[in-house]
Amino acid sequence: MQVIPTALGDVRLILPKRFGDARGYFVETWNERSYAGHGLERRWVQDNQSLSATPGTVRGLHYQLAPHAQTKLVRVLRGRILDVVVDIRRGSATFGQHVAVELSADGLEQLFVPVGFAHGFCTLEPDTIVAYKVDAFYSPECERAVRWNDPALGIRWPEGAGSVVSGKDAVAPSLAEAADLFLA
Ligand SMILES: Cc1cn([C@H]2C[C@H](O)[C@@H](COP(=O)(O)OP(=O)(O)O[C@H]3O[C@H](C)C(=O)[C@H](O)[C@H]3O)O2)c(=O)[nH]c1=O
Repeated sequence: MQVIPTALGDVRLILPKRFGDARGYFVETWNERSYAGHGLERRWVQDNQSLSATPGTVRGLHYQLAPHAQTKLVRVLRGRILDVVVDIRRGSATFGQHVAVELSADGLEQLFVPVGFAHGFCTLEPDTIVAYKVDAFYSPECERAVRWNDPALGIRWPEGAGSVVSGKDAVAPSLAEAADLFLA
């Protein structure tokens, strides 16, 4: 496996080893021992999966506050996404900065999103399925959002982004308006 750092140090792109043969391929999508070797071990407690039918669907930018703050390991089972992670740790030298990485079912890439970062994505193909592990249970009362198209974030979403957005995401606060954030 390859672990590639991003401009936001703690956010990493993982390229699992792909064993291809005449049938297709095999890949280990999680291995506690090999991921621990890269400091990526986590005790996952929940697996999530979402299907977005329409290209340009945006989900996010979401995070959960302590004591239910989540690390996420994100991958795409079908289709392609632009995955976006924003540093929301007040006092961080990269506060408000983001990384945007394309993940696809064919590419097998994974994105490791630690606590202290808001996460979201825009789908780039119809019927895109995203699956991700989290190390803290869903907690509606601790769930927060930052508006995906807050101009202050400077995220260059693809053409057509926002074709479908949940009511919750449509009215999320800007980063400047968000009251509950993390401390670096
Ligand atoms: C996240 C979650 C949701 N739900 C229920 C609550 C709602 O009735 C329904 C849809 O939830 P929501 O609209 O928050 O789903 P997404 O917009 O895909 O949220 C996710 O999108 C971004 C990209 C993330 O990174 C988050 O992990 C997650 O918030 O599923 C659950 O039962 N358990 C859960 O863990």
